[in-house]
Order: sequence, then C-alpha cells, then structure tokens
Amino acid sequence: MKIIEKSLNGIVIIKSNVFKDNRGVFIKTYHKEFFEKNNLDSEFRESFFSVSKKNVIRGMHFQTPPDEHAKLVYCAYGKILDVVVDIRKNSPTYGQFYSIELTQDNGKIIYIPKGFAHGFKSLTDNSVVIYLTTKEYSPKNDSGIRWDSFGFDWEIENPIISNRDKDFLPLSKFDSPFIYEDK
Ligand SMILES: Cc1cn([C@H]2C[C@H](O)[C@@H](COP(=O)(O)OP(=O)(O)O[C@H]3O[C@@H](C)C(=O)[C@@H](O)[C@H]3O)O2)c(=O)[nH]c1=O
Repeated sequence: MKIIEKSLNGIVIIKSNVFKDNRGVFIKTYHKEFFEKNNLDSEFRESFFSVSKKNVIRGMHFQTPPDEHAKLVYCAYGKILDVVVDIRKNSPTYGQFYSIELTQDNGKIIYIPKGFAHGFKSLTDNSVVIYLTTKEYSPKNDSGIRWDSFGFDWEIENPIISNRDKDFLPLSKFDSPFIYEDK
C-alpha cells in the first residue's frame, strides 16, 4: 500500500498491490498501521456496499455534524468514476472537485475526510462499491447536495438517480456546517 496522490487538502489516493494470477486478483484494502502512520482516520465503524447499473449516479453525500465521518471507498467489481467536492467553509479549495476512476483491478482506494461531499457514476453494469465509515449511519444527519450543482461535467445525458438525490439543494444554496481547519 502506498499513497500515490493527494488533492484538495485532504483527499488521499492509496494504491494497493494487485496480485494477479490464473485464478484472478487479490487486493488488500485496509491496513490500520498504514493509516495511523499516514495520519488518516483509521477507526472505521461501519462497512457497506452498493451494486449499481451502468449510468447510475449516486451522490453527492455526507453526514452533517455531530455525525460527520471520513470514508474509505473502493470498487470491488466493475468500474466507477468517483467524485468528491470540498464543502468546508473557508477552505482554499471550497467548491473544487476531484475525480478518479476506481476499478476492480486498478488497486486504487480513495480516502475522503470529513467536509467533502461524495458521489460516483457507474461506468459498468453491476459495479460494486464498498465503503468504510468512521461513524455509524445517522438517517437524520445523512445529507447531500445536488450532483449537477458544482460544475463537474459528468458526461452523461440521463443518469439513473434516486428521488432523494434529485431533491438535494444545489451547492450554492447549501449552508455548509463544515469549517476548514488548517492543520
Ligand atoms: C448509507 C446507508 C443507507 N441505508 C439505507 C437508507 C435507504 O433506505 C437505503 C439506500 O440508501 P441511499 O439511497 O442513501 O444509498 P446511496 O445513495 O447509495 O448512499 C450512498 O451514496 C454514496 C455516494 C455514499 O457516499 C455513501 O456514503 C452513501 O451515502 O439504505 C442504511 O440503512 N444504512 C446506511 O448506512
């Protein structure tokens, strides 16, 4: 495992060794000591996955305080375009986004700290996306902003989206509870 990229003062891209043989692939996705050494939150408390058809967009999600959490995200089957946007007030990169392809065999894992909205577009049928989060799911503080409200070009006409995701406020109307802290 190694860090191959950092972005927007908090986003970290981890690359894991991809062991390929005649059976398939093997990829390690979490190593507590590695996270501690690199000052990343490592106390993950829940894990879940979703399966998405091609052209599904899920996002842009986060939990608000006091249930805000860091997330670790990777794609165990298929291929996705993962997207994050900085929603920390006073952040020098507020409103800026970052995107990366995560696939079943590129070994890439994205670490998303508190204060970012997260979403993705599924590039294949049955994309399996796995998450680890540092705080339990909190329906009342589970929130989001509109996927098409922060300038990112998703390169898609009619994505498949949940009703909940369609109803989120655009970033411009969202009063963010997250404040950037210079570390
Ligand atoms: C996230 C979550 C959802 N649920 C329930 C709520 C709902 O009935 C059903 C599906 O939830 P959602 O529609 O929110 O699923 P989805 O839109 O896939 O939500 C996910 O999107 C991506 C982009 C993320 O970053 C994740 O953290 C998560 O917010 O599962 C839980 O019970 N526990 C959970 O932890």
